Amino acid sequence: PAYPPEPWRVKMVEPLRVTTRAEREELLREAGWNPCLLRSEDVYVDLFTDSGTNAMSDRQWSALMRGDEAYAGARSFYVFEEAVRTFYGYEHVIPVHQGRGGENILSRCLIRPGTHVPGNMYFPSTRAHQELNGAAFHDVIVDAAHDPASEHPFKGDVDLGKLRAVIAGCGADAIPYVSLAATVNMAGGQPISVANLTETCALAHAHGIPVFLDTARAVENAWLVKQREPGWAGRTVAEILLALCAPTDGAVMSAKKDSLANIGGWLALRDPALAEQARGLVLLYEGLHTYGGMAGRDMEAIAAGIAESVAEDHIRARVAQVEYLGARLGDAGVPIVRPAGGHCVCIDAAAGLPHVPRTEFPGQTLACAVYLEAGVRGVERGAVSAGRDPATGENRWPALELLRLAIPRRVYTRAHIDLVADSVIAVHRTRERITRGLTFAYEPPHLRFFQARFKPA
Ligand SMILES: Cc1ncc(COP(=O)(O)O)c(/C=N/[C@@H](Cc2ccccc2)C(=O)O)c1O
Repeated sequence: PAYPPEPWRVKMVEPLRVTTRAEREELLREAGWNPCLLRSEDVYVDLFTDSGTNAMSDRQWSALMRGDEAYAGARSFYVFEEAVRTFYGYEHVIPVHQGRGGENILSRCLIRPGTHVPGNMYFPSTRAHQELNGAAFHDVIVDAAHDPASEHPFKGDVDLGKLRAVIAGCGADAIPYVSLAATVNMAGGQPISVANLTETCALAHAHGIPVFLDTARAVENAWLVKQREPGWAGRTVAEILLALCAPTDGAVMSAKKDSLANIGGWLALRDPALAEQARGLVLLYEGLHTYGGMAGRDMEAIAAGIAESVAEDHIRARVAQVEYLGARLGDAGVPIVRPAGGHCVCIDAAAGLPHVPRTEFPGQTLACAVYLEAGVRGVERGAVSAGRDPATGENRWPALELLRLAIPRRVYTRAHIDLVADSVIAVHRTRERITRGLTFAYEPPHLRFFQARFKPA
């Protein structure tokens, strides 16, 4: 498979330490068979997340020196606000410390107990805040999104029939908003098409229901639209990004992904009254409405990162590196979610470890096996991440039981990606040696995949 040369050169390095398999066995046992609890110094290639782990450029690092740390009205806020307005097209820009800060505030503003929020597949923190405020989440994504082998080019699309059914069943008055994501992380970083997003907004707006977009990876979504959606090949990524945002009523952004920052985020709104309400909650949960839990220098880094994120050489190489890993694994017969996502390759652990029952968490089990093989850290994206239904307390069993390998932007080279591919392939070829899975030794109440501890089943 093709691997375009990286459109950057290294100026600073962080030495990596290689561990032995014996060390990794001890470290994993101490971490309760949860790679999330490992120290980063004990990880060789860290594909745990693309969030906050991206390399900043010399422009971003130099922008830190211009950070205005004034408490109120910092110059850096207006630089940040202008960048979000220019590239995402929303008028009211409200800073938050990271994405879940915006999820907390949006949910508190709009959700009341007994309401219903439809969306294109769940995301753990997004759904957690919707449920904490009393809403029931309804998945209205196309069926293909739940089928790892489907080659559907826009698995992030909404099934309009499902959305109509939720509106008819719940009543528009009980739906505070439709929650969309571009791309859909839990489906494997799958994009929504501009056409479907636009149709979804038209349907929601016809019932007086606003639509809010999770734009964490909307630039990757724009690149995939340029590659796959008829009529968009001649448009720039920046133009497509604006077209994705235009029909929506606002967005929640974790700047730790596309925008190449290590921390930060924003909530963007079109309605001035809702914006003022949200600013009021920023004072309670984030800081002042002109810094939102970020230092001035963070806002400078985000503004510079937004401009860099839409550069076509950058986004082409970024997605090509992910697709290269997908091609290497797919060519070797490793069952992966197709097509490869914008930020990650996901291994279908249920297909790869059919002899490990779902109740013993194949995704978590595979995450441990891959770490033991060569020190590569991924993260489970299956039943552990799905957690329990707040109404019944029962485990939710999502169709997708995955090991996600999320690639940080501008960090790893082809040699690292090849090491990842070789070690995952090695685990796959000896998968019958994995004879049993895992069960909880400690199960936390929220976002359990972060802090849970396991033991061999
Ligand atoms: C589509 C989308 N919307 C909002 C947020 C919250 O944003 P924030 O509060 O983290 O800034 C995220 C965070 N995504 C991280 C979280 C994570 C998961 C597993 C391991 C490590 C980290 C990830 O998927 O990697 C996201 O993906």
